[in-house]
Amino acid sequence: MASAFIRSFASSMSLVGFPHHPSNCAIPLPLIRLNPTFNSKFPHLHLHVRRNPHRFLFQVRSVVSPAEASAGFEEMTSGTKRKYYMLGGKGGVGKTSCAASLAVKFANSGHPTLVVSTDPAHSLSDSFAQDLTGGTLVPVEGLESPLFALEINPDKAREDFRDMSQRNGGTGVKDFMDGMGLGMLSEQLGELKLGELLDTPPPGLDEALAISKVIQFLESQEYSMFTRIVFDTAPTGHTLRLLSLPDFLDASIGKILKLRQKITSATSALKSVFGQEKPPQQDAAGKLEKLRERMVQVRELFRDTDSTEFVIVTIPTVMAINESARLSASLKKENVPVKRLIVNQILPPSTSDCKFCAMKRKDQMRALEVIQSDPELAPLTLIQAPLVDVEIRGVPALKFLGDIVWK
Ligand SMILES: Nc1ncnc2c1ncn2[C@@H]1O[C@H](COP(=O)(O)OP(=O)(O)OP(=O)(O)O)[C@@H](O)[C@H]1O
Repeated sequence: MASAFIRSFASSMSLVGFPHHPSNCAIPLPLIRLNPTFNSKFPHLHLHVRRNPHRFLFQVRSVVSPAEASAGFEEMTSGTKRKYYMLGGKGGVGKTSCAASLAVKFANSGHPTLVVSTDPAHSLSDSFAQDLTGGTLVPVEGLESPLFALEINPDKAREDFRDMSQRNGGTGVKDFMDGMGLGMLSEQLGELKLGELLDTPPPGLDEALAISKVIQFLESQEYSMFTRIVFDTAPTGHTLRLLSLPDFLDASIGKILKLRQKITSATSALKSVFGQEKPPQQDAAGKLEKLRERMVQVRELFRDTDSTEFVIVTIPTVMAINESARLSASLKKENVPVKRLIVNQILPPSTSDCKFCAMKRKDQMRALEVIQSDPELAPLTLIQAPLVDVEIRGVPALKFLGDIVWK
């Protein structure tokens, strides 16, 4: 291999008229290229040329990223304490495929696993080639170990929400919020005309639904068996709203509690002046406080390095990588643990004369170099997932992808 490489490299350079003494010559750099035969023989190598005042410096570099690493699946699968993995990134990069393949791999390694989609445009059903809609736990078929899926249906929830709030006013809203696990909030805020405020579903409702499910995970018996929970999250913008919602609700509830306290003390002052009995406000405030604690619990879950990890999925284009860097920065700001970055759909080295493939791969390798020099992304464990030539659909295909990605 080494001698074949040297022979081919030398002949390649002579073919483009490489000067005998490069230091005496002023060839414009773009004219110094390796010929296509070299590229097709050694697609994983490319030439870097630099010029200083005295000489040209040639450096042949492997285009396989030097930071390529294994995913560290052994660490991900160790222990039976429940762990949450959230996979997120730009639309269409392969979040669902990576999340579903991770869930299959966890289940096959003995973890009762739940995969949840919080993406309003679900594709878990497509990915598993099975109907998983309906908003309840559905067992995934084709595995020997327990794997369940849950697609939260925000469209239906949004419709129900609108219907109920239009038909029944505050009561409908209460029922709806009850269904979301946020019943106490509506109950306590009823007097503050929450129903009217929520007549139009607020932005972030999908995220609220997802969060309420997380709350259920923490409390309900139904979910206690799962030791691995994988989230297929919505594209970047939604994810950030999802993460900031507990903080938002925490702050809002805090404010409301203070407001209520003020109202209570003002009312009791009036009542004591007029000699009437003090109303039983204490219980209501207690319930609201409990909800606030629950939200704090959720917020802590998202930030718990021991139990939670956000895995960024991207593709090898500069645009997607830049967006991933911004996502990573936002997650860091929110103190959400991020350790791994999957670069999906990497073209394998071309073994044919396909010029398009060679150019495309070169482009992808340049994008990988952007990761190496990005201060946000460079410290992450880089997992490279190849573009495979079969559609990733159904459990066998997901197992196939999982065995490549999660090593
Ligand atoms: N490594 C891969 N090799 C080949 N095809 C892939 C690979 N990863 C994903 N795909 C295909 O790309 C398409 C999009 O993948 P997927 O649905 O997982 O992306 P997504 O990020 O979840 O998309 P969305 O943002 O729309 O939910 C699917 O058809 C999937 O089969």
